[in-house]
Amino acid sequence: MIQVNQMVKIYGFKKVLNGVSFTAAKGEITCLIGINGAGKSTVLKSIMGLTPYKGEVLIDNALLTPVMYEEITFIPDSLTMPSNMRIADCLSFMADFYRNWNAERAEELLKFFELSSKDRVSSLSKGMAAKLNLLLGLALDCDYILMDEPFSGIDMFSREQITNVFTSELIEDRGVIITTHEINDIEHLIDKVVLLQHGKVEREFYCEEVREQEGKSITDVMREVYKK
Ligand SMILES: Nc1ncnc2c1ncn2[C@@H]1O[C@H](COP(=O)(O)OP(=O)(O)OP(=O)(O)O)[C@@H](O)[C@H]1O
Repeated sequence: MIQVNQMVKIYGFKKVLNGVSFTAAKGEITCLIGINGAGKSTVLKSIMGLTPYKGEVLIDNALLTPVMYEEITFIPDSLTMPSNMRIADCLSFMADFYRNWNAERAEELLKFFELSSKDRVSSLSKGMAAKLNLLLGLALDCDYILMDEPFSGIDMFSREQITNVFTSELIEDRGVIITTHEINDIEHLIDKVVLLQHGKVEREFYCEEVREQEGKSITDVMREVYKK
């Protein structure tokens, strides 16, 4: 389980996160939700140690240390591979760089996303680049996956294809924290929602419980919280 305890992040004079606490369990998809600027990406970057913060993050009950980053992969909202590389080069680069690179899974994902290893990064459409980005993260053997806006700017069919990843064995029993504004696409897949507002967790709930006990969808709860 990932436990975020009292995370505080200040950019300049702006307190973006003001004591954010939540948990994300293995085998579950936890969705971080909030309006633009609520601090969703900041939470993911902080967990990954990409930006300094106050508070603590525990992984399976142990305080997160740099060596534990082999247990977590971060899939950012855009591809960071150099544009002159071919997809095959990207895969070799990952294989050289990461001990937990799973070449077999990478090949499966190439087929799953119908990508060609000969294509250059510069020639990929936005959707293809998003799929390659997911491939590079999902092909790492680790227990937790953090995904920042995997559906941003992606067409309906590619979104469906990406959504299918969540129900496939490619996720297996890993724990996923995802940020997205495309709630409708993945509402049926999400186990838990962590709703951020004013730098804090406004609500943390299991979707099924809220559906059964209150008869509400995620968007119903969002409208209630944001009074929209
Ligand atoms: N590097 C930075 N320097 C200064 N301020 C930043 C920086 N990164 C983010 N912020 C600010 O922190 C706040 C939270 O940003 P963040 O990107 O985490 O929000 P978000 O919820 O992911 O937003 P979106 O839904 O638009 O992607 C915003 O007000 C943003 O302007």
